[in-house]
Amino acid sequence: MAIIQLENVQKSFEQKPVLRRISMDIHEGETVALLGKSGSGKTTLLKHLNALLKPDDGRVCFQGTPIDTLKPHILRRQMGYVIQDVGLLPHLSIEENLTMPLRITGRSASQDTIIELIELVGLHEKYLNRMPHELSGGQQQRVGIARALATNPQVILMDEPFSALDNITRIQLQDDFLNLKGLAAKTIIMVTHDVFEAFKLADRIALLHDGELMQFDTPINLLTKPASNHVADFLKNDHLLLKMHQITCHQLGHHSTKTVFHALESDELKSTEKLAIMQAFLNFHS
Ligand SMILES: Nc1ncnc2c1ncn2[C@@H]1O[C@H](COP(=O)(O)OP(=O)(O)OP(=O)(O)O)[C@@H](O)[C@H]1O
Repeated sequence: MAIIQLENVQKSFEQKPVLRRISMDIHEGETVALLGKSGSGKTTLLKHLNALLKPDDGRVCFQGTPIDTLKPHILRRQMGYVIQDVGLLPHLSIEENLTMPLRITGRSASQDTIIELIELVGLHEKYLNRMPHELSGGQQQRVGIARALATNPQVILMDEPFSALDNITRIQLQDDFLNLKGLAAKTIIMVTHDVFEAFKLADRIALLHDGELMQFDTPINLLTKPASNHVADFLKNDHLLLKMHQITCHQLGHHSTKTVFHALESDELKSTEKLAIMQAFLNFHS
């Protein structure tokens, strides 16, 4: 069953349609990227999922229940929210920042719980006593993710979580993101305008254009079976690299879910293996 369902969701601001009859089923445990250019409606759509915004028409259901019938605090306990600029309270220590959502929701905030939480995002407990400004941007964003995980929600909503980071930190956090213990088995819905980020992290991508859902599909289907010329055009410039990214080592005989993209970057493989992967890639496309 879908954990989140959107049925004909429509929203206008000042008579300008921003979401045009969006219907989507989001499955439990999948990572979905909301992808599109600036102003396409990604954040507006994300905010409908946890009732920060209400549709003018249509409805959003969480586990089969229309969310307008759920109490906002009950819904939000099930949906962690990670924002671009992290939003840590600057005058509170990392520990206090993490304790806050637990206290608000009446959960225990023991030292053990907090240590477990920070370890879920790959940070050492020594950071708990520090102030936010004493952490790097990447570390702060990890704390932002830990804070979203504090109430043990089923769903994590992320609005451009990595876009404020420098290139190297962003790529490192994206790579780690795939393996963070705290995010395993969560349903994640992430806004991004970065095509590579969407292809790297998402199981399915919802491509939005001017408030319209152009296609909601797996990365490989977006590339090989675009629903329209618009989808094909959107991905045209990055097409070759994206395809390379999508052919998994598994398809190429490596029993790993690592992508070719990663494999070619990796130090674990010998150059002859990298050549074999490149050859397989070329054969796949010839
Ligand atoms: N509260 C609001 N009042 C009026 N217009 C709004 C409001 N929020 C968003 N909009 C408009 O709705 C459209 C979609 O905005 P939204 O933030 O959802 O786009 P986005 O795809 O997330 O863009 P970006 O990548 O730039 O954040 C834009 O034209 C924006 O100006």
